[in-house]
Amino acid sequence: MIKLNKVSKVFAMDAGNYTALKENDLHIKRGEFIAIMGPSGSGKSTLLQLIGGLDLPTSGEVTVDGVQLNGLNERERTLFRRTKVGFVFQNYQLLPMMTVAENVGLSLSANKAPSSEIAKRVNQLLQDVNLEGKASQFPSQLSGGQQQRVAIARALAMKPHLILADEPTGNLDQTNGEGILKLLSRLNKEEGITVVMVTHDRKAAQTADRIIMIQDGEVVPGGGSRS
Ligand SMILES: Nc1ncnc2c1ncn2[C@@H]1O[C@H](COP(=O)(O)OP(=O)(O)OP(=O)(O)O)[C@@H](O)[C@H]1O
Repeated sequence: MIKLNKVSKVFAMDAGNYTALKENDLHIKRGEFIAIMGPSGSGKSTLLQLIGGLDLPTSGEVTVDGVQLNGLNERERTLFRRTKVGFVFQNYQLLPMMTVAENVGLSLSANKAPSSEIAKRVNQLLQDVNLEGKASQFPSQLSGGQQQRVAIARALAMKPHLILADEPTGNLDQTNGEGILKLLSRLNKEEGITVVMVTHDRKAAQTADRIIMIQDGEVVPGGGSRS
């Protein structure tokens, strides 16, 4: 599903180059639920961005679902992100001027789906995340946990095989956080969606099948056991 071959990411800074990821090899199988852990600044979010095609490696190859991301042009990469990957972020990243339904249907309307189809799918997605009845509210009218469920519904709109979640429970209290982890776990187990989740929270990481540890830009060999 996901293959990294000698992937490095170097950021050019005024003070010189900064190597955020160093020659990482990684293999994540279809249907796995992976937690990525490691100290602040170790490269977790950078890794997730490369897997999701939000950024490109400085060297090495990232392959997702058989697609070599380095080989895509900007337009193809946008299409890849929109159709193949569901992104979930710590701060939800919902559009505040749009209703819940509009947020969830965003990628469907960007892909020019007919409005009757969008309405039907959005309804189904809101049911799936237990937010029926919130369709015409605005994000600011919802709790953090509810907003994150909207973000997950939005991420699922294009039926991706892969969800990339960066600290999805980072802004939530324990109960809401557990609700989000249960939802991700259900999507993984019941729908077979591969989930890669960055987290600082050891307890949240226990939801995953495997933990990948990163330190100083390098995946720690053998750091992948949950127990
Ligand atoms: N666009 C950028 N330009 C320059 N440096 C960057 C950029 N993005 C990330 N970095 C640097 O790369 C390193 C890794 O950042 P990254 O966000 O991947 O870490 P992280 O492990 O996700 O950290 P945290 O747990 O604090 O979110 C950091 O030192 C960061 O400052």
